[in-house]
Amino acid sequence: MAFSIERRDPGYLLFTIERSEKRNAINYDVMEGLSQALEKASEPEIKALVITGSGESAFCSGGDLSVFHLLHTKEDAYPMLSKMSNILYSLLTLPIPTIALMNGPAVGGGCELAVACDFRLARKGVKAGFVQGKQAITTGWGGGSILVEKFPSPFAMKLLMEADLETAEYLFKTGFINHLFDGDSLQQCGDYLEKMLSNDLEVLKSYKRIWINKWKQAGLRERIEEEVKNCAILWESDAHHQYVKNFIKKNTR
Ligand SMILES: CC[C@H](C(=O)O)C(=O)SCCNC(=O)CCNC(=O)[C@H](O)C(C)(C)COP(=O)(O)OP(=O)(O)OC[C@H]1O[C@@H](n2cnc3c(N)ncnc32)[C@H](O)[C@@H]1OP(=O)(O)O
Repeated sequence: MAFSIERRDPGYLLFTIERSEKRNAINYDVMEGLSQALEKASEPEIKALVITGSGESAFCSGGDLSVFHLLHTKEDAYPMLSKMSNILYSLLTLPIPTIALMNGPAVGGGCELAVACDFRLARKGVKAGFVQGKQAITTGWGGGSILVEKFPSPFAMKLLMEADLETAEYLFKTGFINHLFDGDSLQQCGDYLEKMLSNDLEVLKSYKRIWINKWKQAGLRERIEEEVKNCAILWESDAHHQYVKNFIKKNTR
C-alpha cells in the first residue's frame, strides 16, 4: 500500500506516504490516498489532519519521476498537474487545521504538499526546497501560488527562483517551518496539537473559515490554475526532459 490512514489521539487523522524506498515520491496511488484522507477528515471528532512520510529518509520527494517521465507534452502533463493541484487546494481549504510532519527532506512537489498545510513541523537537520526551477519547470501543483499567498514576497520569490535545498534551521528562522524537533515525530506532533485540539471542533472550523474566505477573495484557485498551465508548458522543454532522463539513468544503474 502506497499510504496509510489512521485516527490518532488527541483526535487527529494521520496520513502517511508509505513509499520510503522511493523517498515517499507521489504517484497516482498516493494521490488517491490523499483524496481518501481528505474525505475521512470530515468524519465526526476529527479535529486535524497530519501528513507525514514513512521512514526517516524523506518526508516527500515530490512527483514520482519514474512514472511522470512518461509525460512528454503539455497535453500529457496537464491532467496530472491539475489532478494534484485540486488535491492540494482541497488540502489547503480543509475546514480543520492541517500539519505537514516533515520527518525528512521535502523536495519539489514535497514542498508543495508541505506549504498547502497550515503548519510545518520539521526534524532538525532536514533539508527542503522547491527545486523545480533546477529542472527547467516551476511548481505545478499550486505550491508556488500558495507560498506567495502565505509568505512575504522577497522570501517566497527567493525560495522559488533559487530552487535550492534549504536547511530546516533557515526555514524555521524565516517562518516557513513552525517547529523544529528531534526524537519521536508523532509524540512531538501530539504535543504541538494538544492545546489546539482541546478546543471545540466548531471553534477550530470557524477560525479556519477566516483563512478559507481570505484565499477565496484573493482568487487563489484561479492563480493556481495559471501556475498549473505554465508548468505544463515548461514541462515540454528539452532541458526538463534531460534532467528527468539523467535522474532515471543515475538511479537505474
Ligand atoms: C510538480 C511537482 C514536480 C513534478 O511532479 O515533477 C516535482 O515534484 S519536481 C521534483 C521531483 N523530485 C525530485 O527531483 C527529487 C529527486 N530525489 C532526490 O533529490 C533525492 O532522492 C532525495 C534528496 C529526495 C533523497 O536522496 P537520497 O540520497 O536519500 O536517496 P536517493 O536519491 O538515493 O533515492 C533513493 C531511491 O528513491 C528514488 N527516488 C527518490 N526521489 C524520487 C522521485 N521523486 N521519483 C521517483 N523515485 C525517486 C531513487 O530513484 C532511488 O531509487 P532506487 O530504486 O533505489 O534507485
